[in-house]
Amino acid sequence: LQHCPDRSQSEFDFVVVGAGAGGGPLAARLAESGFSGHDVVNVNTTIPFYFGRAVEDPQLELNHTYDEYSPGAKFPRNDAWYPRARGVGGSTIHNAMVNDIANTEADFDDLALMFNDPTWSYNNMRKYFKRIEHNLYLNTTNPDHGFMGWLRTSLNPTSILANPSFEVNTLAVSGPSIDDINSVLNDAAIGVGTPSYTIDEHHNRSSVHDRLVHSKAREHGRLNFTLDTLATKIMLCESGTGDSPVAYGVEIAPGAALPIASNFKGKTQLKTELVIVRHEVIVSAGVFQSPQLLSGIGDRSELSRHGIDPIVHLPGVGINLQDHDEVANIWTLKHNYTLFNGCTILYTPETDPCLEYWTESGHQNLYSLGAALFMLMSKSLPTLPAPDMMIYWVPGFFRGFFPGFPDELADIHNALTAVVLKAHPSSRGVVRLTGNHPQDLLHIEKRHFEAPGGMDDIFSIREAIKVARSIVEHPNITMHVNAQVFPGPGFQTDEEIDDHILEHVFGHHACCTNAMGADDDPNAVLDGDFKVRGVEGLRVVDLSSWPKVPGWFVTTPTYMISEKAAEVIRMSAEPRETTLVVQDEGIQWPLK
Ligand SMILES: Cc1cc2nc3c(=O)[nH]c(=O)nc-3n(C[C@H](O)[C@H](O)[C@H](O)COP(=O)(O)OP(=O)(O)OC[C@H]3O[C@@H](n4cnc5c(N)ncnc54)[C@H](O)[C@@H]3O)c2cc1C
Repeated sequence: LQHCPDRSQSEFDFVVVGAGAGGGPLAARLAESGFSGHDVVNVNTTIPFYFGRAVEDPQLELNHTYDEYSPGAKFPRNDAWYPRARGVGGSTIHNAMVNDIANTEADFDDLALMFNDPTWSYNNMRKYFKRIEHNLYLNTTNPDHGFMGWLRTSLNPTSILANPSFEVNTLAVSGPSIDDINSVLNDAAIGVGTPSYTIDEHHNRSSVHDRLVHSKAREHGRLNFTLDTLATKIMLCESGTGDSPVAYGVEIAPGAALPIASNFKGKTQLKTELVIVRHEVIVSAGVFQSPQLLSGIGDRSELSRHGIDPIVHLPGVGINLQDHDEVANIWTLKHNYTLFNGCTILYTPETDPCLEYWTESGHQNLYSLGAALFMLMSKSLPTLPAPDMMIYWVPGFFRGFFPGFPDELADIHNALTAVVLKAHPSSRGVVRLTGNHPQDLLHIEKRHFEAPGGMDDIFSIREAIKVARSIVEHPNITMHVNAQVFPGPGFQTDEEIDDHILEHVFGHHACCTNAMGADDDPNAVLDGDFKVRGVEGLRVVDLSSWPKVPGWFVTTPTYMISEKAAEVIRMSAEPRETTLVVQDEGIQWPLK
């Protein structure tokens, strides 16, 4: 390693790589801005119901492919598709907007115990939720919610659902009613609730993109962006004191793209530049790219295999990949939903009269809705300390994520989907390098159900599928049902249901590939302050930082840890920080 350069004159105190759920709120809070820009996003990302289209937006899409299982599985599934978004806001500009922090009490309290640090406790972490939330549907005296933050949260408007179809009513009473899924008392609640969404008062998406655009102190020039830029390497140096190596900056390649981006033109000789940082580098490039970016930090033999000099041996980098297991079950109905009338979920008034009406009516139709109507939380075994199974109901045809999935959602108007989601699953997968070039593909294996506990998870999912089926058998619903079509009627025995699970399990909350862990854990990548172990001036703050996939949904819990990270970092640095965000950006976003 070379000796560290003089960093005192550097323009930037912090560099944050990636402006998604982890990096965006942190960067904004650290610097409270300094950029000016126009709020230019394309139509698909702002309209709530267009989330499926946004996922396939060529300007934004990052198309990871991965193996669901390790070699030799009954259903190999080696070409599974994992969407992510390039752009300011990361996947918060195309996700399904479910705002759910329930079932995280144990996640946070486990961290408090692991680090013997009460600031990680659930009770303390709730303050970050209150800090970021701008709740639009509860009385402002409600002690569990925030009303002044940047994240607009709302429920699906009842005015639009005013003409409820049969299943809306019947699903709502398929268990004890949960009035507010994000209240303290309901953290481990069992029953049925309506999801809260990150949708604003005008029925537009509320995301990290808005957080950054509308960040207050922007005129002070303290938050800067380099867009359409790939971070290619974290620069490490020798402090000269014999201590740990120091992250002194980031190598960037303007105009370069990841190999999974739709604008990827092939691997090139990259023209790189160096950004030196006065205080710290924060990696927030997401669950797949963050491990890749930790150049020279990782499992010694893995790095050497790819011709990378191992600088810090951290065998936990890239292992511990987790995701909620999800399995869809679909019924066709005898009639179309009237809410879908005329709605093609296409781009122009000519191809979609519903879009024109949405605009003219002040956003008063289907397109203002989040896609799930109800969530049923339950325990697969009564002895469990917290619920582990959720069924979320979608009034549409949704088999999971694969290229072309939005067409099924858009074209089939007489379907009801129950997605069964397993919280705190046992599976542990890997993200591996395939080479030493920043534009090399990654090898990703999810290894569903392959760790100890996998059979129990399959059992839990199977039981939840039976619960979903029994709900649909209620006379008020069954009178409207044609047939179960996914899986078809042939899937009745436990073995047949298990095959459906193995053949179609998916997930969209991948996490945990740079896990925080205790001092004596050889696989711990980060300490309880998000610091990369064995390196000075380097932290990772994003989905990859979690040791276990949190709660039922992951984005708002990750906003909470992002806010905590900002607080921890601010306490350790001088008050006037200048931050640079490096973001691979799909949309050309004019900056002044
Ligand atoms: C279709 C879909 C629906 C979802 N729905 C929900 C939901 O309803 N509720 C929920 O809670 N969660 C949901 N999620 C999950 C959630 O949106 C993601 O888990 C979350 O956004 C991940 O945040 P992150 O900060 O870790 O990474 P990201 O949001 O992926 O952000 C990382 C950013 O870093 C950039 N980047 C990566 N590498 C580099 C590099 N080398 N140089 C420069 N930039 C780089 C990427 O372009 C990306 O924009 C959904 C996800 C998807 C895909």
